[in-house]
Amino acid sequence: MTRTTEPTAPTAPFGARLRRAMDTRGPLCVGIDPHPSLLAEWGLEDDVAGLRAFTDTVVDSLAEQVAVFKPQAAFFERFGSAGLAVLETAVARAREAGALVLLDAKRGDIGSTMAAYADAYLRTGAPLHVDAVTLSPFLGYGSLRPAFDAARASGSGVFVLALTSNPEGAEVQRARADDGRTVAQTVLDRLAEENAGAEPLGSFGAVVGATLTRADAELAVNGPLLAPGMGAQGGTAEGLRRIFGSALGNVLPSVSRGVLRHGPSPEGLRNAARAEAEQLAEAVG
Ligand SMILES: O=c1ccn([C@@H]2O[C@H](COP(=O)(O)O)[C@@H](O)[C@H]2O)c(=O)[nH]1
Repeated sequence: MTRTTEPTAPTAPFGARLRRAMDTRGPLCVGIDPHPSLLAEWGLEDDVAGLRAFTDTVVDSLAEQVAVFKPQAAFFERFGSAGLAVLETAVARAREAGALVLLDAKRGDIGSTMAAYADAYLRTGAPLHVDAVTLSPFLGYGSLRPAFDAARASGSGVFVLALTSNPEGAEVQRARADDGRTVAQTVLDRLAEENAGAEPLGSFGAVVGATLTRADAELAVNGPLLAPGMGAQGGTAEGLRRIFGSALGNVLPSVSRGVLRHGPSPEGLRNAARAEAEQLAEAVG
């Protein structure tokens, strides 16, 4: 008789695994954003072979150094199924080398479709199962429920957009509901409920841009706070203290172009990531 073995979930929830990774490797997240302009700067063609060479170089150079990689799904989807195959391989290689993978896909849809996205990214054994995925709450926070359920079942995590790094985000995210709270604060409060009692860190994080002048929000969600926008968008290590205040210890600052432009030499990438990490350590302590 043939016995089938169900893939097993990781032993620890995402929040605990992320806490350990940030404490041992430092809190830097490096984005994998193979922009056509970066491929050209690296001397690569804007095709699948170029995408693969770029992605493999970033992963092989940094997977033993950084806590988290954040591949940007759009740059892989540009190449259709061949691009997704590159992403799948990169996710497996990065995780094998000990880095966590947060897929920046910003998914959000009605609940029944959300269940399919959850199945794609958050189910143990799925071809594109990642440690965490970014989600958009703008079809209603409750529509994300299937993703929270799937993440709990597989020990994965999610990061929900709250205060994004782009200037256009404020018109939606700072809008106030009848109870006086901003849309962003409602998302943050719901995340705090999701993470209640979790130790050492909840698995359900928020995206709060490193480019903000101030957060003007209660950020104590007992979960990680992904801070994209460092470097190319103007966010700085010093600015993080002003934005995040007492929540600073849970911040995962993310840099993409600021590190990637130092390739294709593995040493260039490693030195750039190390310099970013040192600046963070100095500014954040
Ligand atoms: O609020 C957000 C949410 C996500 N992003 C993503 O992060 C990287 C930023 O790249 P840089 O080269 O470091 O500017 C990119 O993939 C964005 O889609 C963000 O910037 N802001």
